[in-house]
Amino acid sequence: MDHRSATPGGHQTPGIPTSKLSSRRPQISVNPLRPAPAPPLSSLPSHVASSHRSPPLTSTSRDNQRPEPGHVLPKEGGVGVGTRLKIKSTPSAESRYRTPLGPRTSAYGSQGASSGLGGAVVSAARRLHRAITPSVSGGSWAEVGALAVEENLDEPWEMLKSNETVLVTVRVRPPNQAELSRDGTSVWDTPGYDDHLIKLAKGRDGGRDEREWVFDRILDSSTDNARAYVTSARAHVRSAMDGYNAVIFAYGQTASGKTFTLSGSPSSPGIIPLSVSDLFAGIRSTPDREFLLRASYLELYNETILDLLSPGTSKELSLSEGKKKGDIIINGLTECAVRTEDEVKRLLRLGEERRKVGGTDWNTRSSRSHCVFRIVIESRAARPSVPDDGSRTPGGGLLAAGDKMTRISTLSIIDLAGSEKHTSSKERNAEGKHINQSLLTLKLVISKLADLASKRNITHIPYRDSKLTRLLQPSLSGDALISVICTVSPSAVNLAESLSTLAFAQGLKRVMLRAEKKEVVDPQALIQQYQNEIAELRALLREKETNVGPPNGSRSDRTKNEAMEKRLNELRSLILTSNNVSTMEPSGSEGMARPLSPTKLKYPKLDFDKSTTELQEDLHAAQLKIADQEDEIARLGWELELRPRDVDSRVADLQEEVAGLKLIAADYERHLREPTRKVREDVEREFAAKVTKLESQLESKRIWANRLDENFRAVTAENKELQAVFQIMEWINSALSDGPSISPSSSTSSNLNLPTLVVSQDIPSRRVDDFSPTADSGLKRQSTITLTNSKMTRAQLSMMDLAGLQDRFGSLGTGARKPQACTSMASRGGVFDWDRETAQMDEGDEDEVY
Ligand SMILES: Nc1ncnc2c1ncn2[C@@H]1O[C@H](COP(=O)(O)OP(=O)(O)OP(=O)(O)O)[C@@H](O)[C@H]1O
Repeated sequence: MDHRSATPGGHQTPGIPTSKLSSRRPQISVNPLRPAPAPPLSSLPSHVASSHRSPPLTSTSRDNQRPEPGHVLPKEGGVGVGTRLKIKSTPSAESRYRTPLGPRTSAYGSQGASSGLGGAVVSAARRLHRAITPSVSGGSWAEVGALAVEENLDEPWEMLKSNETVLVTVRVRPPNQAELSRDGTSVWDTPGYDDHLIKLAKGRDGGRDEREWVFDRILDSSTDNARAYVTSARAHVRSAMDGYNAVIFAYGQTASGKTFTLSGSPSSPGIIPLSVSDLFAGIRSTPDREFLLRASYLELYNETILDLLSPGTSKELSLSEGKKKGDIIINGLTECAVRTEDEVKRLLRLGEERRKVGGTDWNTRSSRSHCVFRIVIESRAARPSVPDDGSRTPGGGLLAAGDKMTRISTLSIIDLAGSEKHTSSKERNAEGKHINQSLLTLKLVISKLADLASKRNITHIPYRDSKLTRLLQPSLSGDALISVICTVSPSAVNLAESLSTLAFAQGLKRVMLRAEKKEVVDPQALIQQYQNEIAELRALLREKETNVGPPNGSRSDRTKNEAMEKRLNELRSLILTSNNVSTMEPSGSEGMARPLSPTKLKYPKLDFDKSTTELQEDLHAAQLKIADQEDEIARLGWELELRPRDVDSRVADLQEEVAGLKLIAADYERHLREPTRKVREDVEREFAAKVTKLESQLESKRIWANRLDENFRAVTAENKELQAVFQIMEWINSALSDGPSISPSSSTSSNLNLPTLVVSQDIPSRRVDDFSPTADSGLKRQSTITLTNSKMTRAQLSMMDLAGLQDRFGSLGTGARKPQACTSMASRGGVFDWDRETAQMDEGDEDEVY
């Protein structure tokens, strides 16, 4: 049977004449490991649809006393347990540590009042208690619990003294190997005379006083899981069967024993398997009621809700608000109808396999998620036996008037991930962050609820700050019976975390609950729908039987009948009664089988149901097999004889082989030290990128250098021209200083030794820098500068200190084409007519300057 092939929601069984069935009725293909045979959601009224899709952790149907979500009706007498005491404890002080109890109703005990849990709980609990002893003799999970049941007759109901407060148990884990090798002593003292008291020895936490706490129950390190179940969970499981929503969860730091307490081990089953056993034992021992059980399993990992039972891989689920304020719906959660303990165990195994666990520094198999295992329990008063077949069958008869109430409740068992500081793994740290955050929000919510119960003015409770508190909202806001097992480590190393756990436990004790039995008249409850369908199918089949027709009917009629019968049987098997739950128990070793006879125990492999002939055939086959095996043994013996004796050469061969392998290993090691190809490629790629970058930088530098070069050449050329001008100036100055002083009063030009600037157009080959003072043969001592016409520009001229020259010459002009101009200047007494001469020059050659 592959449950993965199915999908949640309704399934149509082929062959069933649906036209004969009510259109709103679900068509179900029942497979215990398939998702719950759910009616189509749209066909159900809101209550059933939402509860079937994903019922809230607790049903939120309340009477009109219900306060706003997030607000709890404070009641008296709830505070006291869990309060830190400073009294020195003595055996005689025991009574002072006990919980100040409200009115108590014991379902098993003699109190018998019908207040509190109510008369129905009392009678149901008595029935359960009476019935449980015979059911546990078959070596099932319940067996372990049953031992404890015997020795603690009234305890669960004693513990559930009031349904108004959380039942808080503190469990101390035994020291593990590492702790034993360090010191091995526990920081906790759990005195034998009082199992409500836990003490921290003086000075262990740095304080001077001895510290003591009182809780509903302290389980020391020698307590086994069976006792933990009886003291902390059994009352809640049975209350859930009676119609109360119940939540059991374990809280504590990582590796403190939460999963061990809830799941346990094969030799010491924990609260979950023991609860399941107890549920089935309860059904077996309640002949006056019929039950329908649906199981689901989800985990909350990194703030994501995952369906651990969804077909295929885990599916992510979303939360939404229900119709009633405070209701939380888990959309699309897979619920599997379960008929036997074995089926539940298979679901649990499937969930466990999918659950996120990982090794941390403290726990080799640490839960990395919060896990919620839920069973929705629907029950109704059983119908009277059907006279025609002589036995009562589910849906077989008519209900008595007024007996139409359906109880719908949810039992949720939650294994919280443990709080932790940090681990050496990055992934673990990321998970740890989410775990710690959600636990922190849980703590905050609990503390606000506690404040609210103490009538403090609390306006907001941060349920929405984490998915965990959102999931727990309906239960924490009071609509469920809650039991919390707080687990602590015995080690001094973990003391701070353990103290924080105890503080949390104290807060829990102050939260007020107001769980009520969920008993409603609901024709759309799943169990009711199944019963209606059973009744209709029975009627249809009976009608067909009585109808006169062709012998055995047509082929299609026969197919239809078979389909209807199959469907009827499936539905009947889903509705659990004291009768069919025993007959459906699997024969597996872990089921609730009857004890085996000594002969069967001696020959467990023998099939006692086989005929003599079959057994003789088996015997013959076995004898042949034995003969074959003897031959094989003989052959192997012979081979053994022939095996090589030359061990030394074999050893030498092997040594050689080892040497060869060592060489290969050394080679590998050498290669390992080299950078891998990928690293080399990365380096090369990086290097190439750098080269390209440098090349582009070089190119831009080259361009820049070229520009610089051009600039330099331009500047050099300009400089050269300036030097030429400067040289001219120098020369003029020196020529002037060498010459005689100018005297304006000189009479003739021939007497004058004035330097004359001559622009000569006749010597085009001379460059500007070629000029030099030369003695003019015609004009003795008269210096002549010859400049090439083309080299002197107006700009150059403008740079010459003409004013200075004018000072020296008295006057300076342009335009004279011949040395005679100077002569004429001189003949005019050294007075040079600037305007006239310039105009002449401009008319002549524009470039000609001096
Ligand atoms: N009461 C106990 N008796 C014997 N062994 C225990 C007990 N409690 C815990 N252990 C062992 O201690 C180890 C850690 O326990 P467990 O895994 O239950 O811790 P945890 O609180 O669930 O941790 P985490 O939060 O990391 O999942 C396991 O090997 C478990 O078997």
